[in-house]
Amino acid sequence: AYAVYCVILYRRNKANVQQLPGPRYLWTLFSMANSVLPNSEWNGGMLLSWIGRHSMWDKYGSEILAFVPIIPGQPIMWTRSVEVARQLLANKSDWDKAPESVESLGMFGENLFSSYRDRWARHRRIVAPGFNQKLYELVWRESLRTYYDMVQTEEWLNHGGSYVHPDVIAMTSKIALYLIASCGFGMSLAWDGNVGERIRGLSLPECFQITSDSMIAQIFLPKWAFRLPFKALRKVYESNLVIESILMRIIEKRRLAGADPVQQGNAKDVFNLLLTANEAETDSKNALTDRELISNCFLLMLAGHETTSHGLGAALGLLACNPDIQEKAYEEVMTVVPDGSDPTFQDLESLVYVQASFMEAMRLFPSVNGIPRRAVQDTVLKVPTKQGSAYDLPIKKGQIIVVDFIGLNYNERHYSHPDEYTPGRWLDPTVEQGMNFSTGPRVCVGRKFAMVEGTTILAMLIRDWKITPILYEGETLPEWRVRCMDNAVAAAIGFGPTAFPLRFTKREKALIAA
Ligand code: HEM
Repeated sequence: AYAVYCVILYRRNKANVQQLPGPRYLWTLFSMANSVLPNSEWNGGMLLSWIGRHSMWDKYGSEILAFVPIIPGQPIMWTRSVEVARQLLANKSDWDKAPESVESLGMFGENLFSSYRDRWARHRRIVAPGFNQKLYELVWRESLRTYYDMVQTEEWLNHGGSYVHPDVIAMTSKIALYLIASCGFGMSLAWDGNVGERIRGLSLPECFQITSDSMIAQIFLPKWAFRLPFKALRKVYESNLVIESILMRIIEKRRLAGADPVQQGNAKDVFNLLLTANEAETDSKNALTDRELISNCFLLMLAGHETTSHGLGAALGLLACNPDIQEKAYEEVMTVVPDGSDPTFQDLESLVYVQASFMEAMRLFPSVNGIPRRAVQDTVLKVPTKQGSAYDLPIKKGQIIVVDFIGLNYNERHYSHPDEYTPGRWLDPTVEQGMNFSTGPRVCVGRKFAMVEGTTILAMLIRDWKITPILYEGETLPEWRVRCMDNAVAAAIGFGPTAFPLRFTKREKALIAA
């Protein structure tokens, strides 16, 4: 009887997605089984869009696919078309966030990311004012400070000018977390030692690591499960409590400091403006509750570091295995700042090739690899065909589509020779500007923050160090990229290569001490 039920539902689901082609897996893509099991004939897995970035689309010959599960569950559509993505993400479209995406970052309650569109504007009004020119200048200054903090530690200094960093992604993750902590919340963490206050033995960086590692469990397990007496689950529970209390303390401290900028510490940070915007709404229904404030702070910390760190790490790896491109970026830095001094905030605008190196790395390894949307009513999508025409695809209310940024970024219709690392393509104004930061009303609020941080850190590292990969005997640079980057990716909160070492050899003209 169950088998008959499965067959009937499977056929109904196929009809609901207009018989679109696509792989048939056992269970729906939005399930715990799918997330924890690897990609196989029977299971999509977390790396489905990476593994299938060419083969999946070539096989079915369509820019929109449907994953209809064999065991009854939600059928999910998947697209790699910029045109379809724009229809989904446009202002006042028939599409809203999908519950799975809302729940993924809503463990502390509703926030800017985890809100449906009828409640979203309230959060954006409070959070957006924090992102302004003064903040970006602060990000630039703090990026310089963090860079010097890092390269003046013993591990960088004690290697006679040639240092092998064992895990570049861990390094960029630390840079990004320290920057969002300082520019977002005025917390000054020191590279070598001070990780801020510890509660229940845990520091903020450790808590964020636990959050990243437990993301799948936090999405699929009920909240009460984390209170069960299992060490791994309790650790997540404890870590959430610590994050909550550290963020609550920051809120209380700032409230006590009132309008005194000296006591407030870094008066230009995001959090200060967020609180000020919220105070202005006091007594109105738009004011955020303390819980929503905590949730937004958590979101900014997490979104602000998991994404940029992966982009920066990918850029360093790709520059290392493309020495010509690295040299071109170095020459640009030396042209913009000929005396080898630090680039000013205004200089960042002129570092177009460095910026392009960062953007192109995020095209090849998009930190946010896909975003789901759900139809809020019956609607129709215009889907492009290979022949250059488009057809109407009727969609039923409740249908979920994932905009697959990996598929989109490797789509030859949008980018020629998509596997190649070609930063120069971003200097052509006719090139598809991509979706690294999404588009429409829910475009990434931290886009400029990430660009300023990425450009400054890359410019400083390229200026002072020659970056090279550690090759196996006889290994070529493209083979290194396949081994250490293409074949070693992971998807959790952010997507990208996991861990690889790089050699940093001090350039002759570098001003930093060695
Ligand atoms: C390379 C770096 C980054 C990438 C690739 C990136 C990408 C994205 C994307 C694709 C979205 C849209 C998600 C969706 O609609 O479902 C988004 C939203 C968001 N991002 Fe980023 N982001 C980056 C850096 C940052 C930074 C540095 C911050 C904060 C400091 C940030 C904060 C946010 C927030 C709060 C949202 C939700 C916006 C809304 O719904 O109104 N992001 N980001």
